[in-house]
Amino acid sequence: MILEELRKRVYAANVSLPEYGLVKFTWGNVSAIDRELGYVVIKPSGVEYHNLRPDNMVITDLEGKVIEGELNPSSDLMTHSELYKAYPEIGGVVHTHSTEAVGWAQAGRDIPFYGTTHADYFYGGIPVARSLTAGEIHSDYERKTGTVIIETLRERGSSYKVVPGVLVRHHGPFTWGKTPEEAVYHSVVLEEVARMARLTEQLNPKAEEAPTYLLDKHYLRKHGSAAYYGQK
Ligand SMILES: O=C(CO)[C@@H](O)[C@H](O)COP(=O)(O)O
Repeated sequence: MILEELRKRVYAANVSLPEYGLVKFTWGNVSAIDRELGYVVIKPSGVEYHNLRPDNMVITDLEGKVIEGELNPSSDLMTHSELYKAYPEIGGVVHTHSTEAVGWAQAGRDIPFYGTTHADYFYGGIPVARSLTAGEIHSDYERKTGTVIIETLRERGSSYKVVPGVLVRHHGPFTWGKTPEEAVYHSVVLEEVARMARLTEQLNPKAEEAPTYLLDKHYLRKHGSAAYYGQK
């Protein structure tokens, strides 16, 4: 069985999703990529987390061909694949239907930058990508879901290195990171800042976003200037 170690890590990252309260039933998936082989290790589709094992993770190439595995890969595989192709420095992708983030995605709103918890991991608001057109949905749904994520960051002038997650309208959040573990971390942070932002607006409907100099201070303090200039 190939990629034994990466299988174990992807398995552990997937079973951490319900532990962090990010998923119900099978509403989420984690993958990782081995850049040398060009292979993706991903959660099998429709399998409950308590039935996951390292040996039932599915290995595919970036075009979706199953290299190793008895089960079908997650239905979101081609979205993960598009992100791996577009973002060469990521090593892991997570998709969930976490409740707070889905609320903002269904409302069609970016998650505003209201405070320092947000600033430590996301340089600016967390964008919501446009809905897919009927043609996109019928032609190549999962791949186009990746496309609108990539398009959104490009249109906002944001680097994937400093905004490691996007909401897909009417769907939910996708996050990424250098590793599957970091991608999960960003999913947890995104869900928490989504909840904080909702509470902020409930407590003060006229709440204003935090100033950019606070964003700079916190983001740079944690990630250093190189990551910050990835924004350019
Ligand atoms: O967005 C969806 C379905 O709406 C998917 O993300 C599922 O929630 C998980 O699918 P599998 O990974 O089990 O194929």
